[in-house]
Amino acid sequence: MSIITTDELTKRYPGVTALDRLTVSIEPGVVGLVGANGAGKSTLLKILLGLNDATSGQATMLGLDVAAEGPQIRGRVGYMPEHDCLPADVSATEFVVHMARMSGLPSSAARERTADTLRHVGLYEERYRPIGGYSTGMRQRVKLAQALVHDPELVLLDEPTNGLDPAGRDEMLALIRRVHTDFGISVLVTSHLLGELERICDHVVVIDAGVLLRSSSTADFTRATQQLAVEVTAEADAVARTLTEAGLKVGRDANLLLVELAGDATYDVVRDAVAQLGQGLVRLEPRRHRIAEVFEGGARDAAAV
Ligand SMILES: Nc1ncnc2c1ncn2[C@@H]1O[C@H](COP(=O)(O)OP(=O)(O)OP(=O)(O)O)[C@@H](O)[C@H]1O
Repeated sequence: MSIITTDELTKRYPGVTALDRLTVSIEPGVVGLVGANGAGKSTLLKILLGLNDATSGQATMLGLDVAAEGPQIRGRVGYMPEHDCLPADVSATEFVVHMARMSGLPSSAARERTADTLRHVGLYEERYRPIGGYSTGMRQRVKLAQALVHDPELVLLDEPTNGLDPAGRDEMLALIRRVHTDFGISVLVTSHLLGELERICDHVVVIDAGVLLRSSSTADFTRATQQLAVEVTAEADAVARTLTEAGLKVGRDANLLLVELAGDATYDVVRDAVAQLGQGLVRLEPRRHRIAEVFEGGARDAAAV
């Protein structure tokens, strides 16, 4: 069953169409919603949560009508907003317990769930310190914890890696993936960074200026190309020359050689060339599309229509 459906969903603000007849259906799992700043991602999340009204069209979440059944939806869904919205003078424990109580958990269950959730997001040691002294990464984790504390079936995460350094991004992405693998909670996560979602999502929805560009499984986005990615220990230029002399087409992507696949024999030609030059082979594999390339292609196609 789809966890989210939209049918011709449209949202107009004065002078801006934030969502333009968006029709999409999302299955359980970790789903990425990708689009540049202003593409309409936050608007969609708010409409799904019943926090904002659509101008026209319909949407459902967990089979419930978002326009009429907001309270039931919010009881079964967690939401991590994009912008900082945390009180500075209370601890993570106090804040998350408060949010758990707001979601209807009795006091003792709220405390227990808060401790479990803060442990899960890696804030257990710091849980009694005031949030005001937290780093950006810790604040993002508090926002994630409050979205999870009432054990929802689905969480909507709006730009959870915003403001994080590369290591913090990696940790947050791994945490998000575990929300699904460890607890079976479905995730809709937004980002303007395609590479991030490629790493953790089962399915990716791409929107641009409120219009659906593409909705596909990550595997479809990143299907194999007709190229081999080859990485050698040194002297990539010498290997490239040898392969070109052997009649292969060779391109470069930083330190990777991209070798046009001309049948299975290409693997042998590459292996022999590398061995002949006395080098080590670090990587020899079919190159896959990056989602970013597909998105750039899709955006170009859409612009051309
Ligand atoms: N309350 C509002 N009033 C007027 N225009 C709005 C309002 N909220 C959003 N918009 C406009 O709607 C469009 C979509 O905004 P939205 O915040 O949904 O995009 P987004 O993809 O989430 O981008 P970002 O990541 O920058 O928040 C933008 O052009 C934005 O300026």
